[in-house]
Amino acid sequence: MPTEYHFTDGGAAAADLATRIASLLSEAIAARGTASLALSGGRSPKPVLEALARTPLDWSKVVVTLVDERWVAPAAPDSNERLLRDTLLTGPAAAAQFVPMKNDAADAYAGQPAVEAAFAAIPWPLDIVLLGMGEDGHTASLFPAAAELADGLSSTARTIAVTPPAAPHQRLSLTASAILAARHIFLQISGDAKKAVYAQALEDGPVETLPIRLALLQAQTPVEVWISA
Ligand SMILES: O=C1O[C@H](COP(=O)(O)O)[C@@H](O)[C@H](O)[C@H]1O
Repeated sequence: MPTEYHFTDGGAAAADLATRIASLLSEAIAARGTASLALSGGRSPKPVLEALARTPLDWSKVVVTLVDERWVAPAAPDSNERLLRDTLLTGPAAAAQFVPMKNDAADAYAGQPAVEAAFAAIPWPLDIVLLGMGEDGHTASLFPAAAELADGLSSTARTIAVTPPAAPHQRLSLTASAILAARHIFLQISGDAKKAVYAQALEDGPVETLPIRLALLQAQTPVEVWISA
């Protein structure tokens, strides 16, 4: 079962989570000379990314990437890369090496092989994966009822191209095996709707219905869940 941390204030949760992530990155750098960090997009991680951006650390030794990306231009409002460039990759953290999940290919399926090749250069396993969760129980871009979900749950590749059944844009996503290979997994949950889905996901049931279960119902990798109002 995951370890839970509860906060009434989202800002306090973000500050605390940023401190925890920075501490693990420092430990990884001390142990192995480098650290790797895969971050979620969407709305949830923004305050954590802003807090991390201000955190002193030898960012030049950190490789940063995403757990998923929408197949849109990097400057588009929906781009997860844009979120990182506008938040984390400013100030001291701009010294980090960023490995994007989006390239110039016409679509996510055509672009996936080059992303997979680029991921071979990331210090592996990932030291830290920061997951989010949608109200449909998706995590990264592993969506319930997606045609590629079975592959995403079973593939030994690090990345997969996905077309979400009910969300915009083709995506690139980490696979379940890439997520679970990480040394530490974090999950952010906020708001009553997501709390209810999270509680349901903790009950035994198929990963296919609530893909976040791939992280919650396993014992391979420690998972810390940061829950706020
Ligand atoms: O589409 C996405 O959704 C999830 C959840 O996003 P949020 O806005 O509800 O926090 C996110 O974890 C994922 O990275 C993103 O691409």
